[in-house]
Amino acid sequence: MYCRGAAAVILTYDVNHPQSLVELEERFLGLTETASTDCLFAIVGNKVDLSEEGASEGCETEGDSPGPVGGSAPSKGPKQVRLEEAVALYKKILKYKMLDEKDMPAAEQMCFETSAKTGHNVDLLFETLFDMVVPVILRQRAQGPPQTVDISRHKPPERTKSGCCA
Ligand SMILES: Nc1nc2c(ncn2[C@@H]2O[C@H](COP(=O)(O)OP(=O)(O)OP(=O)(O)O)[C@@H](O)[C@H]2O)c(=O)[nH]1
Repeated sequence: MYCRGAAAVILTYDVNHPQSLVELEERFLGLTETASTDCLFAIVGNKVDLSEEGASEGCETEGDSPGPVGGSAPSKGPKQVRLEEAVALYKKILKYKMLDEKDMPAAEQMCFETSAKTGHNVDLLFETLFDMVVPVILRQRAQGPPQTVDISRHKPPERTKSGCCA
């Protein structure tokens, strides 16, 4: 239901909560089953602004609170999920879908660390996916109509006289 007909799927976890990556795999790996073989997958670690690394990546914006008046801003801890762990999940998805790594974009290209709060890497994520997805959609259109049935146009078969069962 979620993935059928999708050109791309963005799976998002929280870089400060390892459990969110674990749950992503537990809850969503199975859902990728209905995705077509040319569907792209991006693994996105969000909320980097809350970690030390995110703060040092120059993603502070005016939206970032300077902290309570007269007090210090909450200290940021180290990032709890490494990018390599997201890369491992990406490879797991390809394996699960029996896709050859050689035919798909490299894991390093499809794993991002973002901050929806500061906008860090958000444009990069969507522009990267857009550049990859457009050629796929154009190719699909050139191949003809989708292999789906429009049920709104479905005409029920005319009733025929039956024998014992009406
Ligand atoms: N600091 C920070 N907070 C964020 C970021 N992205 C989302 N949030 C906050 O995280 C909370 C959850 O965000 P949602 O957009 O509801 O995300 P969700 O995946 O639907 O979250 P759940 O409701 O927990 O499933 C909200 O309070 C957001 O404002 C981010 O990049 N940085």
